[in-house]
Amino acid sequence: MPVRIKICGITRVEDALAAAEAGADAIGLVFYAPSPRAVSAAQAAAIVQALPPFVTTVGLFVNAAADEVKAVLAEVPLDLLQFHGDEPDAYCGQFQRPYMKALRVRPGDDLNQLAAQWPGAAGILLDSYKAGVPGGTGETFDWSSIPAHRDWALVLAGGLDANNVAASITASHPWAVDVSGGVEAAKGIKDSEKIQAFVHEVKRV
Ligand SMILES: O=C(O)c1ccccc1NCC(=O)[C@H](O)[C@H](O)COP(=O)(O)O
Repeated sequence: MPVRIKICGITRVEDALAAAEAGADAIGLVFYAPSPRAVSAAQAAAIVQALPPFVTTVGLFVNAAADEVKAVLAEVPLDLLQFHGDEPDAYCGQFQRPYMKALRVRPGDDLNQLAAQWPGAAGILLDSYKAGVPGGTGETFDWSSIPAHRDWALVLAGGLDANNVAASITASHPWAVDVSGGVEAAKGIKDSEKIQAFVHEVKRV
């Protein structure tokens, strides 16, 4: 089964197009003001409008008020939502969109037990835990802590790049991989050659 690819933290139309042209399945747009990759609804709408069909658009939020998410959805035709904070299942499921819940992995976590707390999730994104940083850390975590037997779609994130993504796939057999910093020239600015190399590696595996 091919491993799907999401390129997260897109802030520019040209980077979204580079991701689509390289063969990415999805792009991520960060609606979290403190992030160096944050976009406004107007910026995001322009990026989504420029995309060709069949590229899933994902909106990422961190403990946002429901009205804030609804306001973005009114302006930006997002396909999927991604929640990176402490949002419970009932909150995540209220927006008439499928959603992914991000979990930041700490040593000793029972990931099947944690994932079960979001029964409405279309997928569970596993990212690295770093105190005070909700995501986009650029750091990997111990992939051997991911259970081999699970009944949820795993989206693997955290410090992936073209050099380590093959090993991460072999170790965890994810449904999809998610990358941000590993395909950047600077925070929020993607590098099209790094995107191509990343996609090539995933497809090679
Ligand atoms: O990117 C951010 O700045 C960010 C801020 C707050 C919450 C989440 C954020 N990013 C999440 C992601 O982009 C993905 O989970 C990503 O694949 C992991 O980032 P990276 O380790 O840089 O590949």
